[in-house]
Amino acid sequence: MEDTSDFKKSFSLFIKSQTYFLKLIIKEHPKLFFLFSLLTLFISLLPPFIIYLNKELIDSISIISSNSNMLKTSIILLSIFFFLNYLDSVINLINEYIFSKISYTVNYVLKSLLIDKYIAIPLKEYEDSSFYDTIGLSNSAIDGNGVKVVQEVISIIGSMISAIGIFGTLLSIHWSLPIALFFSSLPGIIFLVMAKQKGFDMQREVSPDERELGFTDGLFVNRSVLKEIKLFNSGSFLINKWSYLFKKVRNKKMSIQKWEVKTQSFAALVLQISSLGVSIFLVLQIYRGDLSIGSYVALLTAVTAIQGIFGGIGGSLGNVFETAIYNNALLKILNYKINNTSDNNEKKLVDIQTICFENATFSYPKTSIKVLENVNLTITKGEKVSIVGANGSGKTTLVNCILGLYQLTSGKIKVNDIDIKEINITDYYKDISVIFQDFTKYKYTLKENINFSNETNDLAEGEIFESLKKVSLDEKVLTFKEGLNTYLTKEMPNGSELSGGEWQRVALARAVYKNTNFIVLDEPTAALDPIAELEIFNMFHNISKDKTSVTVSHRIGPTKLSDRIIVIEKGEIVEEGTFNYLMSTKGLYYKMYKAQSKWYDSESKQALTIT
Ligand SMILES: Nc1ncnc2c1ncn2[C@@H]1O[C@H](COP(=O)(O)OP(=O)(O)OP(=O)(O)O)[C@@H](O)[C@H]1O
Repeated sequence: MEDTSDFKKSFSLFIKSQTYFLKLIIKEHPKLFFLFSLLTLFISLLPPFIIYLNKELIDSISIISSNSNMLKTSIILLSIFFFLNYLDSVINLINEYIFSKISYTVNYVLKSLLIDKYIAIPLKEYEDSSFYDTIGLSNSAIDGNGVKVVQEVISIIGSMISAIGIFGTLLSIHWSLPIALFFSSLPGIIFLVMAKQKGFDMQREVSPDERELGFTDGLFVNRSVLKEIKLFNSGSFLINKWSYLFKKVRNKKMSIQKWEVKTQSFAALVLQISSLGVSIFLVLQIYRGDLSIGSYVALLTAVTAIQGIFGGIGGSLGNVFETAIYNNALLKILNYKINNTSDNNEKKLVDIQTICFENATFSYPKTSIKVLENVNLTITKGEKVSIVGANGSGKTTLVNCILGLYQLTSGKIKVNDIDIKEINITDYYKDISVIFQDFTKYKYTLKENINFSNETNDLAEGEIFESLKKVSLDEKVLTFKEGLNTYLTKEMPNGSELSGGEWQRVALARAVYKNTNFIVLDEPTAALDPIAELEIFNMFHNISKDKTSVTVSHRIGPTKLSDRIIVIEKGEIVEEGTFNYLMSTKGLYYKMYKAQSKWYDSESKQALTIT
């Protein structure tokens, strides 16, 4: 159960998120929002009026047989009664429509802002599992229509107006009626709100399991996973895992529902007991001759209406509270302050001349292991640098730090003698192309996979084709029905699938097309056959002839082409120099080179003995 300070904190966050949503709605749809509020106010005045009308109607019908004038009055009252009921439902429908329109716009704006933030937030945040919970909650705020909080609050205000009107009607009968009704409804409302809060807390506990279940669920519709399932016969393992997670999530969710059933049943009991009490009181009034039949019927309607309204307010408050928690998570992301790698930094870069690591040490967030330790390294314009080292030695991490994706734990990285933290990162990236080992294969067209831009004029298409030519994909493109507009997935009409090596070329073509002075390749040839590998290295060599390049590779042979080879072991630079120098010192690089060349050395008697 939340303590008072937690409740206060949630409440103040709720006010903040509520104000934010309200401002956004008013900014996007001022007129519609005004109309919505006006219509809500109008329909909130209807219930007391309908109750009063009902009383008059019943009273006139009850004397219709003794007074013929009452026939006309009854028909007029009946017509008004049904017209108002009709008006009530039509206005409710119109209000739903208006709010859907408002929701679409506001959710669009919010989602756009959220995506911008997801892109700008430093990668270190994505190392923290609780950040994924915040992301999940933020998405629920949009998918689950967090903006509805405003609708709910307005409907609560409308309900209060209705209730005051109905209370007025009750008060005209007896002063104790509205007070008794209010206090007997209140416990029910409190229980409903508590149930929602408890439900949310329980839901938060389910989140990590739900994520794993979602991931596992997705495996069964992924083509490459299905292939592995068949080959490794891992079907029953995955089904068991899925079944375990499904049951775990189901049990937790069922216990949430059980709690809700219990609390809501209790709330309903309180409401019904109060209803019974009020009804008995009314019957006694009739018994004493203090009430007419019409007043009795009207009052019963009022009692039911009031209970409905309070039940509704309770439900709405609960929803508001629940959705506000999602909205608070959304605001947390939207208000995230991007301090690092800012786009607004003044220090502009035109051309990368040097990248210099000074005593650079790095640990991934929430770990103490130094993945890079005391790295000192300068890469100068035009240089071709290769980074080699065993798996997990820190090569990709070094590249990520060069790219400013992670901040060092200590030490400095300077670009053209300026601290990387101070340079304008957008400018920096304009001068860099990167091909990661795990680059994204977008299920979009070939053209979109290469140019990442909405401007696709003829000139751009010509350049894209030239880039494809440089990576020897031009012939392949000519076989595509839709040419550059062919989707690189069979899931789309006329789409085509590419092999791993062809995708690698697409990634290379992206870099060629971007035509920057600085190129980074992280394990560029992992998916290639030996001939294609040689071809790609030659291609890359040609592409990067007049450029600065940093290549991370497990293939030692092609590093011969580099001006400088850097050997990393456990996060430290242990050797550095030209191919000839490193071979002459007979250190780690020499060992790695020999180990790989033995596979190809048919003369060697100990070809497979790695020393
Ligand atoms: N996001 C992360 N969080 C925590 N540790 C990480 C993360 N990414 C990598 N590491 C760890 O950092 C170390 C270096 O990883 P890195 O990917 O830089 O190695 P690498 O030399 O590129 O390896 P490979 O040759 O296998 O690609 C590894 O021990 C790895 O487990």
